[in-house]
Amino acid sequence: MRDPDGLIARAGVRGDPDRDQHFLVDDRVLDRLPTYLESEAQRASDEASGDSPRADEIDADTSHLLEIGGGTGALTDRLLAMGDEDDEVTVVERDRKLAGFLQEEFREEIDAGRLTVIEGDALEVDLPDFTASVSNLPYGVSSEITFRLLPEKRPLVLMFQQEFAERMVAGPGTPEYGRLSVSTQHYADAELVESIPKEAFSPPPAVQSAVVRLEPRDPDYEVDDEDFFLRFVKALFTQRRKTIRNGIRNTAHISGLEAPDAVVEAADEEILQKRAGAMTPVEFAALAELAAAVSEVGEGQ
Ligand SMILES: C[S@@+](CC[C@H](N)C(=O)[O-])C[C@H]1O[C@@H](n2cnc3c(N)ncnc32)[C@H](O)[C@@H]1O
Repeated sequence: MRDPDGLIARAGVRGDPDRDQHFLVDDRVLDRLPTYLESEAQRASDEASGDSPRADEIDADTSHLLEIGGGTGALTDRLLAMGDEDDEVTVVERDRKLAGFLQEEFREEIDAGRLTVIEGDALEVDLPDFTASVSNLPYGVSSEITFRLLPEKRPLVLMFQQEFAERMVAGPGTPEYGRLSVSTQHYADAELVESIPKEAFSPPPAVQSAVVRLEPRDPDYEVDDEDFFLRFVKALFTQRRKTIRNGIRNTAHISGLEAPDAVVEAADEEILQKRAGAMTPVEFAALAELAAAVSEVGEGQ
């Protein structure tokens, strides 16, 4: 396996925090990251038997792995090592120098058709038809990238700032629960699998990081208009201290509801008295469906 410090030295770069460049230099963390593609059940059985997770036990489809933000390639190297000769890895890197380095360093793997390096912004480039992604994300755009990946419905193992990760996985009734939790869990089961200290990176980021595993699944509710549902949730969380009754009335410019009073009229009193932080995703979905049934829905914000 390539040594992460050796890769940084060969690339002749120093990570620039202003460009979200924090390279992983802890071998154990790098080794563990791809194994989080294992199912929860497999990891529970590993834990019970004292086995450490092994790449060859991973039941996710690893035939085409996507990595966003390749950096100097320490994680890319691990992803290439996971699969067999037919498996592919695509890595997207915005920094021209780093993308050029990856092309040189992994010349053999590129020539063998096992690695594709895309130089460009992960928010803009066309993404390949990947089967799973393992990425140490650029934190400045981690939310935008995640919501580009989630609708693809593939297993994702992604590194975030700790606080962001906690909000993604939070449940109703906790201080961290909010719009980010509901929108993330609309697409996937989200689990914070490991917190990573700053020292695992070079240069160390300002705050601790955390790895989140996202397993795609359908939500346990149905909504006709997904865009409206997500906008309605966003709107109600902008007034999280207000009751849902006032939230619906005060945020019609965001949700796009043209007749918010008709929605308040039609909704259950028990729901109207709640606050957004106590509403389950199922309750949000039922309220969104009712709202769309009794009111026209415009564009909103
Ligand atoms: C946190 S570093 C991770 C590097 C490497 N994967 C590792 O773990 O050591 C994030 C990488 O994303 C790159 N990056 C930043 N913004 C990007 C964007 N919008 N699209 C693609 N790559 C980006 C940075 O240049 C940096 O190399």
